[in-house]
Amino acid sequence: MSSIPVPQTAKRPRTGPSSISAPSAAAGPSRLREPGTRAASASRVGGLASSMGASTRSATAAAAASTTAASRRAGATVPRAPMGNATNRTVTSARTVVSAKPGLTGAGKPVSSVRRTVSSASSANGIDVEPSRMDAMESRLSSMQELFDLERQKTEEKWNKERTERLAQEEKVRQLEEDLLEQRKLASSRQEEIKRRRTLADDELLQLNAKHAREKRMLEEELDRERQTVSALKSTLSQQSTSHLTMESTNSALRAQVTVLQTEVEQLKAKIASMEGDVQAAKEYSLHLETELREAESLRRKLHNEVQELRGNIRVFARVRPTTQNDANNGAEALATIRFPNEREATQIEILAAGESATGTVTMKNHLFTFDRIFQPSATQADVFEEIAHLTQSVLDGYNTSIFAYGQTGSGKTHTLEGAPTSITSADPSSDDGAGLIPRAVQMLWSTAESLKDKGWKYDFEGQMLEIYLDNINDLLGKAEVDKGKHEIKHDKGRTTVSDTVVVPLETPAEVFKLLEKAKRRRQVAATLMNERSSRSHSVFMLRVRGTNATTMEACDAVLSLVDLAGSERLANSGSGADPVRLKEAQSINKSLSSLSDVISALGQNKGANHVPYRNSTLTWLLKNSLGGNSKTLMLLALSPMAAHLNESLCSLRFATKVNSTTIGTAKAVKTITA
Ligand SMILES: Nc1ncnc2c1ncn2[C@@H]1O[C@H](COP(=O)(O)OP(=O)(O)OP(=O)(O)O)[C@@H](O)[C@H]1O
Repeated sequence: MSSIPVPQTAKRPRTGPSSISAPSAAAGPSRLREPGTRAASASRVGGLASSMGASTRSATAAAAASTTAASRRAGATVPRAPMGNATNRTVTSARTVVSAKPGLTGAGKPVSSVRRTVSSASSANGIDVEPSRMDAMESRLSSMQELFDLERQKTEEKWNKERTERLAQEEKVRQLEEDLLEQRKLASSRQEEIKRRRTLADDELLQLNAKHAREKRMLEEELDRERQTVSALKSTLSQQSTSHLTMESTNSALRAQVTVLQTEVEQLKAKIASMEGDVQAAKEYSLHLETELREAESLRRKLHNEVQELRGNIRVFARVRPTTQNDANNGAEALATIRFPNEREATQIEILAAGESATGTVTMKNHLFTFDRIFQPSATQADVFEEIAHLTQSVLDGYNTSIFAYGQTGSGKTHTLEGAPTSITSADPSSDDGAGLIPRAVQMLWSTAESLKDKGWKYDFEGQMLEIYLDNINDLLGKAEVDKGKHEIKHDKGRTTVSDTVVVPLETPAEVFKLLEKAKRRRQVAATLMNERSSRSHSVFMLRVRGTNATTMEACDAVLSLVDLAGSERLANSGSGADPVRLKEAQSINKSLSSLSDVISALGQNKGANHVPYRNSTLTWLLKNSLGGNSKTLMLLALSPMAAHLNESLCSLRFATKVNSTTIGTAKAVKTITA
């Protein structure tokens, strides 16, 4: 058996004619008819054919022999046909049959037709073929045919299987080739990646090496330094060990000294303890003396007050203000020479100023003035209030009380009465250092009234705020911003009323502060050369206090008048020279102030018996009931410490001395028994 060669390509050239036609049913791809394949088939078929051919040849030879024999026996003349030709034709026919398709002859005829062909050929050749032989041949042919078919079928199946396998292998090979290609690509990209990473790693390695070298260098340097430090420390240590030894010896010497000193300390402690006992005793004695002194001081004040009351209840306080920024702004920086000789009593003030001798020679001389109380520039608002608290409180006892702030412009009148600009509305004047006399007095009156409730007293307060400008009254609490009305002052049974003015009932100190604030806004303030907010009018705050006592059936009715007088400077100093309005203002102020002086003088001279010129000015007429025998009056003189204001200060001091020397009788409380 020859092996079946693996088909190489489908395009191999065909060699030789096809001797075996592929079965039509399994025509399949043309490759099946390839020469190699056909050759193999032919060799296999050839094998069969040779075996079959041998029998055919023997059959043909037998047939030819029998034909020849039959012819010879019949004696008949048989057309001589070339033996060879006949034999050839028979063989060819047989060959044709062998090469035919199963069931078909070489011309595509069935086996039965072969028989016919053979028999016709035999008869044509005059050969008589025995039917049995024919049958045998036929059956042999048929079995050969079957064998052939079987063989061919097997071959075809094998071919198909091989072809399928070959296709699968081809496919596999192709897949493998693709995979290989893929793998190659992958390998190449990986190689690239490896190359890249290697480059990176090389760079990194280089950097690390450099860093390592750097760090190594630094560490080496550090090590060197440490070595130096260690050696320095070693030498220090050795020095210190030496000094330690020295110190230890010193220490033991000192310890010995300490022991001696401790003994001394113990002795001193004992001494101190005994001295502390002495100090404690001295302190107690000092406290005792202080208490005695306080009591003596309060007794002195009481007696002083009694003397004042006996003198006629007009008292004069003077207060020298400290220097202010305004003084520097106004170019008046030089201080006047002012001394306070009797510091403990605080009743004297001495001013060095030019004075004229009897011969008319002007020389510098000391001018000494004595008043009830002098406040130095360092005095606080609380210090001033402490001195007048008793006086203001007497309004609750039914005394008409008035406090006049007198002095030239800018001397500190408003500051003393109202306080620093923000203090007038202070919720708690006692905790506001800048609060002036008015807020402090109001606060005190309300709290005293509250404490007097326990004794059966109930008080009603009402307030009024008036301004006297150019001798006219302006109601500072009226509806109109500027009061243009005419007001009439009436005095009836010791009570003063002003027509068409607002009197506000007051429940709390806060209401009073509100009222004062409103009045302050309305107050006419005009600029002068001496003070940028100089008041060119008198302002009068009147607080009427009415009390009733349900227990004692007493009643009282009194007015506390707090008067901020307009600047007292003389015409020449008021800066009013060229301005007719300012001139008129200054004349009016001077007139009212001299009227006040006249009234006080008259009260002093006449003891209230004769005519007192109250009507000479609106100011004195308004305050008639607060200036007289039944009232307590305090003139609070405000003084500037500046040399530039020295002459005005002297004028004020002389005016105050005049007032102070006046005795206007003893005050009487306005009290009635209601029952
Ligand atoms: N005792 C004081 N402590 C601190 N500053 C003061 C004192 N007295 C007055 N001053 C300041 O001096 C300036 C003038 O004071 P103030 O306005 O009270 O003067 P005045 O006499 O009321 O002036 P005028 O007559 O123009 O109303 C103000 O700036 C005031 O704050």
